[in-house]
Amino acid sequence: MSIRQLSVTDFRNFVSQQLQPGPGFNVICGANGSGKTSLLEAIYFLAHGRSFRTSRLPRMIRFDAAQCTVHAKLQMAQQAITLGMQRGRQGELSLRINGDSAHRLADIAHYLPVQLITPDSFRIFFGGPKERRHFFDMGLFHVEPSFFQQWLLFSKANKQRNALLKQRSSPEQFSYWDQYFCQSAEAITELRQRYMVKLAAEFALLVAKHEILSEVSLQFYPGWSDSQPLMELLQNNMASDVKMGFTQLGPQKADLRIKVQQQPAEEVLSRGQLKMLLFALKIAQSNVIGREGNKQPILLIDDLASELDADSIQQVFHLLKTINSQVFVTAIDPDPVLQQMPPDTTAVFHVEHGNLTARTDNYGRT
Ligand SMILES: Nc1ncnc2c1ncn2[C@@H]1O[C@H](COP(=O)(O)OP(=O)(O)OP(=O)(O)O)[C@@H](O)[C@H]1O
Repeated sequence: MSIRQLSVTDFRNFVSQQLQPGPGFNVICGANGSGKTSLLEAIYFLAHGRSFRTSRLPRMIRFDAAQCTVHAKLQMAQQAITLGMQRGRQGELSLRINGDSAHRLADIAHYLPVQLITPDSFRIFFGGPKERRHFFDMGLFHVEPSFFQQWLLFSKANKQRNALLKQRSSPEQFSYWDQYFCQSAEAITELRQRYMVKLAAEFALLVAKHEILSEVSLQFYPGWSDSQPLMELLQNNMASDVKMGFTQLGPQKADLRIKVQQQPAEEVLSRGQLKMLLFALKIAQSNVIGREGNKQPILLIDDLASELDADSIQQVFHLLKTINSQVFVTAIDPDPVLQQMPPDTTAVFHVEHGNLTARTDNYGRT
């Protein structure tokens, strides 16, 4: 799948811009502060209704404007789809799919899987399990159709249980929600385990020939020890849960453990090696989604070359060329990136003070 046309209005420093990206690699180049990252942010906003840079969404709206709007025409196999997302300063959100109003962000996200790689993506290694769960569950969302519904059921049970814990309710009052909690927890874990097998296999295939990354192992932790049934663990842990005011075991605590020689990868690998690992994880996930979910995610890569030496950049491009995704890459200097890219499937756009221009000269290449 690919974005064929993108319109960005009153978003960061873009007043009103249109872009016709190519189906392969798209390089967005320009000076500092020109709007490169903002363009990736606009695509991410269209897919998720939020930003990867700020939780304060009005920050995305152009100074003095009342709302920001991103609109795209997508090509998915033989199907053409239009998506629109608009957010106002008071938090008003308007979503459109093929011109009709949509109500849930998940409905748009379903059409537009994106994989984001920015300098902040290192949080997958240095942040807590939540970061890794977020990455992992994004794949499940696109591959396992029942996952989202199960997650909504579980979240409800978890919320109700936490409310009972905070009220210090009597143990009998827990039985209804504990049943519900455990049933949905088991269902989610089964889906996650199934997905883990696919992700780990794809990852192993990608890194098989890599000197360091072939030593990386991916291990799934469901959020509780499987030595005892979850219901028993919840009951045994009740006093501690009441003290904390929330449930400490369950799929809300699951983790994707990334290890090298049984040690956490972030404590062993260099920054450059971690960045390579990040690309391998995201590309493995894209391939699984492409194959199992029938839609190849779009890759948004901010500042691809940072922290990588020439050899590593080449290896990243080698990985990128193996996939069939539309890719958006930002770069101040496009040359090192362009040298690695296939000229026939690469489009170059220059951005200056929020104005986008397609470079038909492809910087001296055809
Ligand atoms: N709400 C806003 N309204 C108008 N302009 C904004 C808004 N928020 C940010 N800007 C400006 O938008 C510009 C684009 O920033 P962006 O981060 O996209 O630049 P960039 O090209 O990625 O830069 P760098 O190479 O330094 O990372 C900046 O000049 C910034 O000051």
